[in-house]
Amino acid sequence: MPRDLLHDDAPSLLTRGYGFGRRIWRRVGAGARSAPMRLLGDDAMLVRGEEGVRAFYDDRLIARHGAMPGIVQETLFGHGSVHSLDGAEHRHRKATFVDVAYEDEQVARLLPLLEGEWRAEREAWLEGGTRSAYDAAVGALGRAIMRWAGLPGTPDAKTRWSARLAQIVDGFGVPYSPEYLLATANRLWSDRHAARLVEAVRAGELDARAGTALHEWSWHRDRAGNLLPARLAGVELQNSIRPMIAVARFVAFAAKALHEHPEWRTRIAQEVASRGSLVDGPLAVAFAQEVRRTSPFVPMLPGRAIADVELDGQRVPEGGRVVLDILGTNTDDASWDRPHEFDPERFLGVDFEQIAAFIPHGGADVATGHRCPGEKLAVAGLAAAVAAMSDPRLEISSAGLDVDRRRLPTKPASGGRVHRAGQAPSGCPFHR
Ligand code: HEM
Repeated sequence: MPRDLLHDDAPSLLTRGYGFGRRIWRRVGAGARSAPMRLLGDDAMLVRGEEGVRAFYDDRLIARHGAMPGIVQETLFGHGSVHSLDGAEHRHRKATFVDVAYEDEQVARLLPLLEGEWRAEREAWLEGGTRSAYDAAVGALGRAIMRWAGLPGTPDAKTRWSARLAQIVDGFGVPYSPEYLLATANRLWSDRHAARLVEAVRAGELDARAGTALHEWSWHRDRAGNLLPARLAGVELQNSIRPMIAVARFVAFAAKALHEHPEWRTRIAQEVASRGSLVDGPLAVAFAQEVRRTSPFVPMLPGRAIADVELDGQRVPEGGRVVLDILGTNTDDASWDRPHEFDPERFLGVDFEQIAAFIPHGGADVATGHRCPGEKLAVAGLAAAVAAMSDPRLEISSAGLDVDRRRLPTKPASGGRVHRAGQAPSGCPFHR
């Protein structure tokens, strides 16, 4: 047992964070599609690139139930959520996520809410506000997605719940820390709050408009025709809103990327001026896609082999683990031209869902597989933030843009400090 533990790769995920994958790839030749690992006592293999995506999303080879470590499943996604389902049960639950979040009209419904929220945040910065890009985004994206989801409550109440949901995302990956304890407490509070909303809709005490996440999860029936327990319906309601608040982490990375690529800020500012809108601008969208491709967020996805899996000379027996390297696929030499160069042009005029090796939100098919149903919502929210932060009357400070790649999840240390041009964010020279 101690010898097994010595050879297990799991502890190095905690110590190396986003450097984990690179270390495993050193075990095989350049360009390999699979590399051997030991994970939590099981034979395992890390896979990447189009070939890795294809193997990982073959449901004759890989199942999800029980594959995700408990701290992620229970604290981040919630007990019994769609992430942990397989086969017919998964497709049935997923169909409601597709209706709620993936259909184009659902994305279109969010755009005016994003426009309003990001105009207000831009105005607050222009009036002298000093909120970081991250903090501004937690509030703006949270209020927009909660209104979109049909949730009641004042803007302040929505902002407070957003902060709790953002903290869950921030704290779930650092077990044995105060942040993790706080994430657990926020999870309990949020589960209770979401379940009460579902119960209120079912009791006729709260109106929910058909098509909104609140309505659809309150009345979703399982394959046997039963309503979900209110707690579980509340978990899926949260899975329809919390990940949008997590987009704030990409917004912080976008602030860093805009600071480092001022020529793109200028181009996007011109686009905003000519379109008269913060949402859906092609340049801002392309910039958002490149931020999603290059920023460390979801590092990898775990699956369980339900048959022997072979790829590029490696083999994992049934019962072993297969892990998809997300970052390693998004920056894979064999899949991308100049993979380590930040170049939003690569996304102009391209349908991102057709790029098999572009998997910041998982790969393959949304309806039949586990790919994220909220990807288009996330792109819309991030692109609106990029457009707002590109305003020439604003500046992004160089302070605190360093990223600790050992922490999961991570972001630029300051969250990206935005302020009115010419106005230093603080009188202290060390904080500029
Ligand atoms: C920061 C933005 C986001 C990131 C990085 C992200 C990433 C991911 C990833 C990596 C997966 C797993 C894919 C897999 O297991 O194969 C996933 C699944 C999922 N995402 Fe997102 N996502 C984001 C935004 C959203 C939004 C806005 C929603 C709102 C609806 C959402 C809802 C979901 C759900 C429900 C699943 C589970 C799907 C399933 O298991 O079938 N996500 N996401």
